Amino acid sequence: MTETRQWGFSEEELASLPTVYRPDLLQDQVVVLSGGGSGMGKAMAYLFTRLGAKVMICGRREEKLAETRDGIRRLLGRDIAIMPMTIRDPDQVDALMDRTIAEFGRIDHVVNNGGGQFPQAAIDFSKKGWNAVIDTNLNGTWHMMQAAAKRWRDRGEAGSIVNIVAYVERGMPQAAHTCAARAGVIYLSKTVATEWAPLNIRVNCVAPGTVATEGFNVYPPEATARFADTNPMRRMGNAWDVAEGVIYLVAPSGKFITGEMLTIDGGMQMWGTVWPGGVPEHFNVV
Ligand SMILES: CCCCCCC/C=C/C(=O)SCCNC(=O)CCNC(=O)[C@H](O)C(C)(C)COP(=O)(O)OP(=O)(O)OC[C@H]1O[C@@H](n2cnc3c(N)ncnc32)[C@H](O)[C@@H]1OP(=O)(O)O
Ligand SMILES: NC(=O)C1=CN([C@@H]2O[C@H](COP(=O)(O)OP(=O)(O)OC[C@H]3O[C@@H](n4cnc5c(N)ncnc54)[C@H](OP(=O)(O)O)[C@@H]3O)[C@@H](O)[C@H]2O)C=CC1
Repeated sequence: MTETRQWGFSEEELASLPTVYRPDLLQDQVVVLSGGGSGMGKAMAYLFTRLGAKVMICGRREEKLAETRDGIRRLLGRDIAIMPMTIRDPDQVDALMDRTIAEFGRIDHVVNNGGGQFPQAAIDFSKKGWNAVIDTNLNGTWHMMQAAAKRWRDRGEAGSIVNIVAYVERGMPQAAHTCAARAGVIYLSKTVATEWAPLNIRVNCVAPGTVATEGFNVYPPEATARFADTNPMRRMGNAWDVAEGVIYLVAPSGKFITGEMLTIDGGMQMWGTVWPGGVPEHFNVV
């Protein structure tokens, strides 16, 4: 078993996990999905495809995107589009949107899942580290949102956006950079949900708790060993839990929902604390 496999689903599992949704729910709908080469993004790519959607995934590393595409082709007999790029660069984001429209005719949904951070005490952040996390999670998400919204407005088309964030209301010790970025995305989303409602554009967020994906490889083992105990259910979520939540928001089930945040965390918002860098001595109490 590889280190990557340790945390996520296999391609075979993603192709066959049961879903509550009917197979033609999103027939011919077009979705642009960032971070589709791993973790939750890969699970979403499989689920959107299984529900009939046409899928464009992006991310920085082509080999990961190709793995998702090739798995979907092999196991589901469907083709998806891939585009290696960074969401930090607005020109590359414009190219992504334009290529999707050229290939599939339009865009219906954008899922901003690409992102990440590293665990560190805020007092020790380097300028480069702070900027990397803010630029990816806040600026990158915004570039994607604005680029899609402009095209929907100019083409007179409706659209929906789902931004993957995190639950920020109790702060995120050892992840202050991402907490700041995600809080920015949540309130940006609530703001443009109003501004863009007349354009028939819905904007929502999904806040996962500790969801077992290969993204966990960035955290030390002493931290991940506690991740199941950070919510009252005392287990981790999985990528399918989040993928099905995203579908609920983009599908007709979500047609009267905008400016909302769906928290999928086993109750962590009420009880439990994640220490992604390991528990400091001061807080190591029963
Ligand atoms: C949400 C946290 C609390 C809850 C945790 C439990 C829930 C889990 C949530 C998850 O999100 S799972 C994981 C999702 N995936 C990832 O986080 C992916 C891994 N992370 C990254 O790729 C990076 O952190 C990044 C910043 C998002 C990517 O940016 P970039 O590619 O530009 O970064 P780097 O070139 O690697 O680094 C730039 C800069 O950042 C500083 N830095 C990076 N890593 C660390 C580290 N481990 N410790 C301290 N500082 C770090 C550093 O200044 C880097 O510059 P250089 O020193 O390399 O010049
Ligand atoms: N797993 C969890 O418990 C939680 C995760 N989240 C967030 O959910 C999202 C998915 O995480 P998860 O699946 O767990 O982890 P992964 O690390 O597997 O997924 C992150 C994805 O984002 C892509 N990405 C990162 N930076 C960029 C960029 N600049 N441009 C385009 N794509 C980028 C990565 O691909 P590449 O490196 O090739 O670019 C990768 O596929 C992330 O935003 C994460 O922070 C939030 C709360 C909890």
